[in-house]
Amino acid sequence: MLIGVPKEIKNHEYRVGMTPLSVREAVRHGHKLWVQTGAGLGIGASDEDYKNAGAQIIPAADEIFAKADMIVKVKEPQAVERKMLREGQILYTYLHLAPDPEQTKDLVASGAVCIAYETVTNSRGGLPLLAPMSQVAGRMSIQSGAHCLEKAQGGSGILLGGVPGVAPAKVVILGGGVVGTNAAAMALGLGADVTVLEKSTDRMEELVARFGTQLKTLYSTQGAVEDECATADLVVGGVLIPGAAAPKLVTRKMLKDWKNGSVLVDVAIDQGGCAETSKATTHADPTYVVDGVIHYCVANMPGGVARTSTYALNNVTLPFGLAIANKGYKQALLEDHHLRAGLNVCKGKVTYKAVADDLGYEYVPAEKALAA
Ligand SMILES: NC(=O)C1=CN([C@@H]2O[C@H](COP(=O)(O)OP(=O)(O)OC[C@H]3O[C@@H](n4cnc5c(N)ncnc54)[C@H](O)[C@@H]3O)[C@@H](O)[C@H]2O)C=CC1
Ligand SMILES: CC(=O)C(=O)O
Ligand SMILES: [Mg+2]
Repeated sequence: MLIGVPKEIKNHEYRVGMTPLSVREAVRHGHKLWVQTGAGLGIGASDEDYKNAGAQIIPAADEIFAKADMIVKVKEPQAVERKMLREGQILYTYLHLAPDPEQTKDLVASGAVCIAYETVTNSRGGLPLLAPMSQVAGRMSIQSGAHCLEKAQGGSGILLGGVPGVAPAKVVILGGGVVGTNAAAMALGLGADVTVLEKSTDRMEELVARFGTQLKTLYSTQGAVEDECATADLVVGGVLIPGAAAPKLVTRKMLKDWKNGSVLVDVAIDQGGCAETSKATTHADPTYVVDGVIHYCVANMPGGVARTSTYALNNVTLPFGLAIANKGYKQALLEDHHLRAGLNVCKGKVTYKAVADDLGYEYVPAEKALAA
């Protein structure tokens, strides 16, 4: 199959859908690869590197979209990219459709077969194609949050770990999944006072088994969120209901009780954010202030550390990408229910229930859409 890898065009997005090594692997399986000029520059991979891996370098994205059987990307297609998608073309990338009605409408209208990394599952109940980026974003949330707490950034001027004789900062993490666990590891490593709020008791047991008594865990109720956030210096939003819009745990009213100069890093922003006051920002202009609380809501945090992130992402996306290319999307999706869970839109039908429910589309199960 002809696989196309366009250059990412989202603000400060330096990742790329396939590394030269992934391209080499796909070529070895007999596929033809078209990579856009300069697509890998953000990870230090030149056009020459892609040529040496067996790809053909194509100057313009429209040529790639016009011919490729499958488009491999990182971020959700932007409006100009959505216009170029074709009926029956496979789109393999992050989508985050539930909070994005415009994108969903365009993907439905395109007739493309849209497989979202973030809803592919595994046998342990995890989201293997989301996990590496959640590891990155969870880790970054603490370094970004620490930066925002600096006085010159508008923060309250508190150092996460404190110093001997001065108390550390209080970090509250909403959601103890992959983002939450990685944020906790970093915050504890820096010496902060860390509390994770979770709904899943199994998850809390795993967290305590891993971090011991250094980490506090609390069952997540509205009251607990209210009380803990009001005394926090840094709040990290890492909750997720797979494929659905993020639950709004932090209301606008609550912010009035938060400390002045405290920071909210809402990692869950790609699913709409877990605070009523969260709206997506970019690496170019990452923060804004509401009621004295600095909001950091960058929807593509891992793009800021594109080298680490692209390699981590390719480690998990390549095997599924090869399965789709080798078998064709129908057979690959019908044979593997974990990959099939990634199918969000198929030839005009919404095939992911949480997206259909959140945005008011008829839900058509993936098996049914694939049989049509
Ligand atoms: N902004 C960015 O650049 C990035 C954003 N993300 C996003 O971060 C979010 C979290 O992802 P993961 O950690 O991988 O998900 P995950 O599924 O590993 O963890 C989510 C956790 O939230 C918990 N949860 C659900 N409702 C809750 C509630 N009401 N209170 C407390 N906990 C609750 C779940 O039990 C689960 O343990 C997702 O929206 C993901 O898309 C991930 C990577 C990059
Ligand atoms: C998961 C996601 O939104 C990202 O890596 O940008
Ligand atoms: Mg979006």
